[in-house]
Amino acid sequence: MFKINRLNNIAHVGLDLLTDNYEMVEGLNTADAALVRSANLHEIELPNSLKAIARAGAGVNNIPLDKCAEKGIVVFNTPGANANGVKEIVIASLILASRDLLGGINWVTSVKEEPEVAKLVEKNKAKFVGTEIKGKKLGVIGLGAIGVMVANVAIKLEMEVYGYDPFISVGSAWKLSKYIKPSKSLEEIYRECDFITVHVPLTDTTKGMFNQDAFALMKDGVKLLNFSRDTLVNDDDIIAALDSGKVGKYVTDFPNPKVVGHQGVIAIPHLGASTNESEDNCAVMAVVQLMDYLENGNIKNSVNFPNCDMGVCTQAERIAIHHRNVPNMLSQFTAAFAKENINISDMMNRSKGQWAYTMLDIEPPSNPDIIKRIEDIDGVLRIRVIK
Ligand SMILES: NC(=O)c1ccc[n+]([C@@H]2O[C@H](COP(=O)([O-])OP(=O)(O)OC[C@H]3O[C@@H](n4cnc5c(N)ncnc54)[C@H](O)[C@@H]3O)[C@@H](O)[C@H]2O)c1
Ligand SMILES: O=C(O)[C@H](O)COP(=O)(O)O
Repeated sequence: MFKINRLNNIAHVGLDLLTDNYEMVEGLNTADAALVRSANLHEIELPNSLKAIARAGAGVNNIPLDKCAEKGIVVFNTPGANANGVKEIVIASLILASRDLLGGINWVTSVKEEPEVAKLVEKNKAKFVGTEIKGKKLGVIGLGAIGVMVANVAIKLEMEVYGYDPFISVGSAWKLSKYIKPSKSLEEIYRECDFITVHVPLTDTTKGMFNQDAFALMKDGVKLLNFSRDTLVNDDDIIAALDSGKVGKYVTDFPNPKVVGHQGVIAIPHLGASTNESEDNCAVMAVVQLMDYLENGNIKNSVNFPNCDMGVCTQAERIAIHHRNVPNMLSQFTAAFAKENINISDMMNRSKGQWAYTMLDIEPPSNPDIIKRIEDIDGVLRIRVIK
């Protein structure tokens, strides 16, 4: 029986996939695995029982990835599962940043008791005149699951679209409309574009990338959309850029006390992935990946360990070993089984950066001494016996 702890609400369509072999538990203390959305795990103690964390969503900056890897805890996310939800809110935000719909709606609500409201509307509507997005230049920074979708729809809306992603995957490149202009530098995006939307993960290198130096290179009145993460944007610098008119509008899905209510800010309460469809997609993908890992040792869409898939074990046991990506590990594992005359019928070894993962299907079964011997090898982080 596997114990699962849920740190955020996870859509039922995903939880319903858990069989009788799974039990939901309160708290992480005894859990084999955790399901999470945006809950912050950086300060939480990770118990030895914990083998996996599945993030039902894209961003994993709320999870200490290397600390998890050190403990042999696999962290999964659900690439692309909420991308359409974000794409749609970004398109809505391009319009919100161009037409004063929010100002107009608030104003008309304030005069709703006036008997002559229809006349007042016609008299006052000139205050809310906007611009169209057709023909304007949009810069998309980060062409992954979300960025590609946004860029392609913007082309259909007759915008001129520039894309920037020095690490673009082959899969994303295939999906990208041929009408998108590839930018070689951020400077080109900053210099050319009327709207800039950012779709990169928050990392040490992207943190604070929108600062006074970046704003100085942008067009006057540029509209910036941030549906990625709060701290990609330097708060003091965006406030100064809004006050000077350098930035015309800042649409953010990550409100904080400095920006909410400031002139030119449209703050949304982190609704990018909050659609029934995205929540369902993420929950299903997270649970399926978690179950395959717990039951078969297979890893798909992990952000700290490599992908590794040997299907279902048909031998007596599958031994799954998390270890450092250093020389001489495989020979030590195979020697431990050879010494006991145990046959390895199938094997897979994969690495990702400094971390590696090896699965071995064996016959006859192992015994506690062999497992202890492998566990004690320098560089082994965790070993699981899957029967
Ligand atoms: N607002 C929301 O509800 C919501 C929902 C989903 C994702 N997100 C955020 O959006 C981010 C992107 O999501 P995604 O699903 O498109 O992820 P993704 O991994 O598919 O795409 C990210 C892209 O950014 C690129 N990239 C990385 N560093 C870059 C850099 N310095 N400059 C330019 N490009 C760079 C990568 O090559 C990749 O193509 C997530 O990391 C998350 O923080 C927010
Ligand atoms: O990174 C993500 O997937 C989004 O920010 C969604 O976060 P949420 O699952 O907390 O809505």
